[in-house]
Amino acid sequence: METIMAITANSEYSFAIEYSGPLFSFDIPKASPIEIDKIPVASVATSAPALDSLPVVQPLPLKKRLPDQEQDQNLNFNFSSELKVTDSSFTSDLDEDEDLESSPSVDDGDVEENRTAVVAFGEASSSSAEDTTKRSKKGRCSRCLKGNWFTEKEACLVCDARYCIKCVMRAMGSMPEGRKCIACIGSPIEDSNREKLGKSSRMLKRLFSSLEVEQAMKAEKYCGTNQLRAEDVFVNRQQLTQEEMVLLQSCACPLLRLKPGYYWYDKMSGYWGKEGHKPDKIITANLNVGGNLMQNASNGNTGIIINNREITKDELKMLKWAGVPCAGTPHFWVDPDGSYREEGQNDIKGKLWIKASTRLLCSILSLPVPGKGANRAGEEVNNMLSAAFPNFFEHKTLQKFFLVGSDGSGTSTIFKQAKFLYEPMPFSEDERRSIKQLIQSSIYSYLGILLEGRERFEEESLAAKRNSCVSRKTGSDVSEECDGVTVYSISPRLKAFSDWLLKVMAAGNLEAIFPAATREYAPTVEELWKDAAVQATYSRRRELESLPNAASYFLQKVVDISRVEYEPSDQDILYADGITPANALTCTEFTFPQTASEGSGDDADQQDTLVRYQLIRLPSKGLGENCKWLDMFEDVRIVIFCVSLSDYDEYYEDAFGVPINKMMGSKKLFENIIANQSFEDMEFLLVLNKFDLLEEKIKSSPLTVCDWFDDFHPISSRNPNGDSSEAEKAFYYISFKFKKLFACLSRRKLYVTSTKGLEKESVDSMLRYAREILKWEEVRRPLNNHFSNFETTTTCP
Ligand SMILES: Nc1nc2c(ncn2[C@@H]2O[C@H](COP(=O)(O)OP(=O)(O)OP(=O)(O)O)[C@@H](O)[C@H]2O)c(=O)[nH]1
Ligand SMILES: [Mg+2]
Repeated sequence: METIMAITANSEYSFAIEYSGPLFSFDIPKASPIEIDKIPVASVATSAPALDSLPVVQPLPLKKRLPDQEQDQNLNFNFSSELKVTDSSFTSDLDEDEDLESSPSVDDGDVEENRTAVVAFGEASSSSAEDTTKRSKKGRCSRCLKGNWFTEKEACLVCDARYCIKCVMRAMGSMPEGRKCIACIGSPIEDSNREKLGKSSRMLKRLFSSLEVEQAMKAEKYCGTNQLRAEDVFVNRQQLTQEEMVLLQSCACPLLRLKPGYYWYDKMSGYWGKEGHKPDKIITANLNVGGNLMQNASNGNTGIIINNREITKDELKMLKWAGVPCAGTPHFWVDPDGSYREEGQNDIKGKLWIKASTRLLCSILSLPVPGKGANRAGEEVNNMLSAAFPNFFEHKTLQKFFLVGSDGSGTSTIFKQAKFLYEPMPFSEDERRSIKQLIQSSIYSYLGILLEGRERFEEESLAAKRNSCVSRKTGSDVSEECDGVTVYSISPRLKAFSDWLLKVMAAGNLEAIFPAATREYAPTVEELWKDAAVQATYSRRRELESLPNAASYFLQKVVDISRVEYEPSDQDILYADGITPANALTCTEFTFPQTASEGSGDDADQQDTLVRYQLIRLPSKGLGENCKWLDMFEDVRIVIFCVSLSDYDEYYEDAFGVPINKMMGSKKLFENIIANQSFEDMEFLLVLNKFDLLEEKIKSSPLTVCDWFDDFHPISSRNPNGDSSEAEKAFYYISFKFKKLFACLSRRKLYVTSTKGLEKESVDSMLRYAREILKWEEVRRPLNNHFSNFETTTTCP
């Protein structure tokens, strides 16, 4: 009898079977025993490679539509498998490729060189950029090294490596930052490529659907890494900070297409130029950026000083043309609108750009003149009445929303929905990997909470049972009811597992054991979840304070989730807890994609796709009156305050163990935020979330359970459409309560909407509503100022 060991190539397991058939006519190869001591080992590394220097390979969710290659299963490769694929595709392509055969420069020697080059590409990601650029100079594809000058190629915006249509997807992956080799993701782009950002090529349009191209181009244009870095720009000899950079690019008259370099900026007039050169722009004045203006900033040699800078000859010509007396090297102060005074004097002598001929001369001499709407100091803004959306699109390219709410109100769900809705790559490959681990290990925490609850409920009901048994026991008779089994009891096998799991959790070892053991225990977890005792416990989940809503969603699919090849779906990510940390700031930046109706809309709609929005989720802890760090955020226009509609009959315990109604907790947070001066000038949008849960809950639990809502007595009407009318009435009533509170505390208008955080469309409408509010307020604000004298004051009830 022979024992044969069979090892399948793709299996994670080896297995042995006993062979009992006829004898073999040939020798069966035998495995020689290995002497472990003789196995050569690598010497100990002196230092570990820096993690961030390792190549990060991105997923490729985009449909692969290479013209003449099969669907490739290895797209989510690691680098070693990429190497294999590359090498084999290289050899197989080699026979077929006509370009290569017809290319006179390629001979056998080249082939060998090419093979080495391809291997080197896979191995050394950091040096690949330089190497591939050199190679692509010959006109060939930097990856397969085929083709010639005339082969259509896509270039990496960082290293300029060029890829043919067959290689571009392998080389650039899912393009989370646009057209960059995988090795270049995270690196800043070549400055000369800035103009190309977001402009798609014919090749991409052939490879991807229009939506995919649009997403990749948006990522390319707006992702942080591709933006100009603040530290590469110096203004008046001072390196810019990120805030200064944003200020320059989002001010009323912003600097577009700024490049790295040294600049000077005259804060008083708004004049801007390259160091050593005459002014070439007029931007918003009085921005707090850069150092002090130097007298020789523009390398002028005329002796005439404007705002402490010696002006150039061209500027002198312009001054003379404008009729400014320049004899005796005078010093002037010039304001943003061109009004000039002699240094130290108050009386304005005239305006520089008032004559059309002066403006004409400026254009001949390539000197800037103030643009329309820029630096309107002194200009009348009274025509606001006739302006539809006056400055919103022209000047505000980045709009910020604060998102805040008490624990469990749904802010992270809304935040994740925004990422799914508007970000081309909401979560990177790395993030998805950690989300997978998070979900796999969370299942055991959920189960732990349930099992603890089960034990408690079992003890309680046993105690109750014992009491009733003792009182009813007659003689030695023990009735069946007194047998120590309750609806919360589980089998001894499951009990053993439960005890072990609770012990591991109590010792804080859960992290160490899971998720490595998830697969092994998944069937037991499933069995436990389906067990009647655990289901009975789950039906009392409101008594298990820390059991998240998502528990049943994940426990139902524990076996599926525990598989090695499990990939969290978008819905899994949406339900998963802990992806956005509760105690830290998180931020996402996006543009609103045009809806079908907007596509045919007016100019304002068209321009709105250019406006970017930042959704900043604030931790609710410590947002009280004295929260100083909020001052860091300038220009936030609106607070989206999230309240869970299902909170009205739920409680949490405060630091002293006193139960607090969660709705009252939200009310308190709302009051604190209104009291904080940092929010004084912001619009407020109250989002009453979890409307779906309210619809369910209100059928069995009256709103009046919450003290604040004790006067909710809607007139009951028979609604033919069924159950939602009570929930709607409750929604209007709660809105009214918050509006009244807000008006009383701030004398302002509160916008309110309801949402279902788990539904994408609902969150999309809510965020678009927030955008509309900003537009309305932009129009209303000047009117409000204008009519402020006529406002009457109201007193709080
Ligand atoms: N049914 C329903 N569940 C929701 C809705 N919005 C959020 N949830 C769930 O409510 C729970 C809490 O939501 P989160 O988004 O985590 O709340 P949070 O504001 O981030 O609160 P913390 O995580 O405690 O900081 C999660 O399990 C969500 O899946 C909704 O509109 N309907
Ligand atoms: Mg959360």
